[in-house]
Amino acid sequence: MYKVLTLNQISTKGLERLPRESYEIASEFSSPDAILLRSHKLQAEDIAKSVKAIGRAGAGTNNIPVGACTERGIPVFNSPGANANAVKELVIAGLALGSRGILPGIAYVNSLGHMNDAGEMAKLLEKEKKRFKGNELAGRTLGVVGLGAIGSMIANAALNLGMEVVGYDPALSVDAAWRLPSSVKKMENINSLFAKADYITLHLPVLDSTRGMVNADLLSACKPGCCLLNFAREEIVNVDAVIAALDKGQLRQFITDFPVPSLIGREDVVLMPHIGASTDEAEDNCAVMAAEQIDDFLKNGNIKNSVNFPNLQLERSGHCRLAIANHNVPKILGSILGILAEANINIVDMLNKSRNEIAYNLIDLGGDVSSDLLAELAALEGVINVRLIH
Ligand SMILES: NC(=O)c1ccc[n+]([C@@H]2O[C@H](COP(=O)([O-])OP(=O)(O)OC[C@H]3O[C@@H](n4cnc5c(N)ncnc54)[C@H](O)[C@@H]3O)[C@@H](O)[C@H]2O)c1
Ligand SMILES: O=C(O)CC[C@@H](O)C(=O)O
Repeated sequence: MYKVLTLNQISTKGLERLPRESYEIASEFSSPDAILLRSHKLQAEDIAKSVKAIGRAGAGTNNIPVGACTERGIPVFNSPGANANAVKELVIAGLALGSRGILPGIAYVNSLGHMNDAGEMAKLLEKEKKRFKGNELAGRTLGVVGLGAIGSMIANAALNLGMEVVGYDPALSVDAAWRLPSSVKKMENINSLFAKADYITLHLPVLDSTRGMVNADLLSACKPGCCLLNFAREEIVNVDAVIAALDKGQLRQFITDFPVPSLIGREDVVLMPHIGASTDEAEDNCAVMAAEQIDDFLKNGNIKNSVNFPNLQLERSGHCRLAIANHNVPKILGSILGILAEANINIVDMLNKSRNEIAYNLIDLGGDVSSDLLAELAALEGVINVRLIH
């Protein structure tokens, strides 16, 4: 029986992928085998020794101490693309809010509760509606920063709305490049995207290299009257610089999924409570993906969509399987195989892959492995952890 600790509300559809005959699931456990979470800020010291894997039902893993997990040989999984459509739809709503007088118009109508003559109200609204006039999105330029799962969907949707689209992504994957229509103009640097766009939308992860990236310097490059949308992460944008740019009129509007107190009450800001991925569909998709990945890792040692371990899948064969994580340095695999050979255990199949400082091995064996042999493997210099899977 495996124990899975949930640190956020995880959709039932996802939890159903961890069947009761093999899994106990609870929001409190002293020694879980795996953790499933969404935006819970996980501290390294709160990850019990027993934890073998962490599944993020979502895209961003900045709430997980990934470096500490790697050091401990714990793969962290996420759900790439599983909530991209939900974010895309909310960004389209954000573009509509940024181009038309929708929110002030609604607020104005709601302020007329004291009126009781429908004819008078209609007359007043026809007179006042000019205050809520906007502009069309068609023909305007959208700058998309980060052209991954979400950014590429938004680029496509904006083209369909008749917008020009320019994009910037210095680390674009080959798959993401294939998804992009050729009419998305790739910009050489972020400054030129800021200089060209009427609307700018951020869809990149928060990393050391992107924290505070949207700062006073960059904002001074933007077209006066530009509208900035942040549905990525709070830390990417320097809020003080945004407020200064709004005050100067360099930015016309800031629409964000990451409110902070200093933004509240401004008419040129639209604040949402981190609901980019809050749809039934996205929550189900993310939870199903994360749960299936945890299940395959715990039962077979396979790794799919990890952010810190190599992806690696090996069909089961032989009597049992060893899953070994080690530091990515020479000779460790040789030592592992030497110990197995010495013990006269036949290797039926195996796969070894590395990613940055970590290497991971799946070794299917013809015979059983004693606890002494497991201890010998675990004690090898450079080996981080060893798991025997039957
Ligand atoms: N508001 C929400 O609820 C919500 C929901 C999902 C994702 N997100 C955030 O959006 C981010 C993007 O999600 P995704 O699913 O598209 O991820 P993704 O990994 O598919 O795409 C991210 C893209 O950003 C690019 N990138 C990295 N560094 C960059 C830089 N310096 N400049 C420009 N681009 C850069 C990458 O190359 C990649 O193509 C997530 O990391 C997460 O923080 C927020
Ligand atoms: O779980 C959520 O609700 C938000 C997820 C989102 O921020 C993500 O990075 O995928």
